[in-house]
Amino acid sequence: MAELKLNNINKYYEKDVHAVKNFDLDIGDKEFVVFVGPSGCGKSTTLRMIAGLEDITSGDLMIDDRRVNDVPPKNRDIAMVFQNYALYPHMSVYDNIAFGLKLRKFKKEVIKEKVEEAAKILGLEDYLDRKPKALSGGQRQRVAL
Ligand SMILES: Nc1ncnc2c1ncn2[C@@H]1O[C@H](COP(=O)(O)OP(=O)(O)OP(=O)(O)O)[C@@H](O)[C@H]1O
Repeated sequence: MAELKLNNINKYYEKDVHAVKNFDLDIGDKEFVVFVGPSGCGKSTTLRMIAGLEDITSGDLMIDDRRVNDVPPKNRDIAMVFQNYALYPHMSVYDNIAFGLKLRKFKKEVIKEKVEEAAKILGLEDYLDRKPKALSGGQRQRVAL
């Protein structure tokens, strides 16, 4: 878990689209926060900046008191679950969960242990052999997590 701070964040797309204006946010460890606002007010842009998928025009993005504006997404220790397309449709739930661990060259036994542990926490033990298309929306989101 981590603390997240946004100090006076601004985002311009091109010169004239000011998508996020002077935005401050302070989220404590284990705090649960929901973004609500009218369409186009900058919610997705803000999340994408936090994840490192969008450049920040100005301001400071801090994760655990480290300024991460220029830190690449994989080194931010933060993850994002997309609404759609988060899973590989041709792979089983097991293989989807194991994918990142395989890329990091974990041993097969370690991967099995970690996948089963994650599946237990997320209530997905009975779905490990299924393909994403045979899951509910909420189950898919949990696989993505
Ligand atoms: N790549 C882009 N280039 C130019 N303008 C963009 C781009 N992406 C988003 N915008 C604009 O930035 C503003 C904020 O968009 P954003 O997607 O962050 O809004 P949102 O609050 O997530 O909206 P919604 O609730 O409709 O999904 C909008 O005016 C949008 O048109």
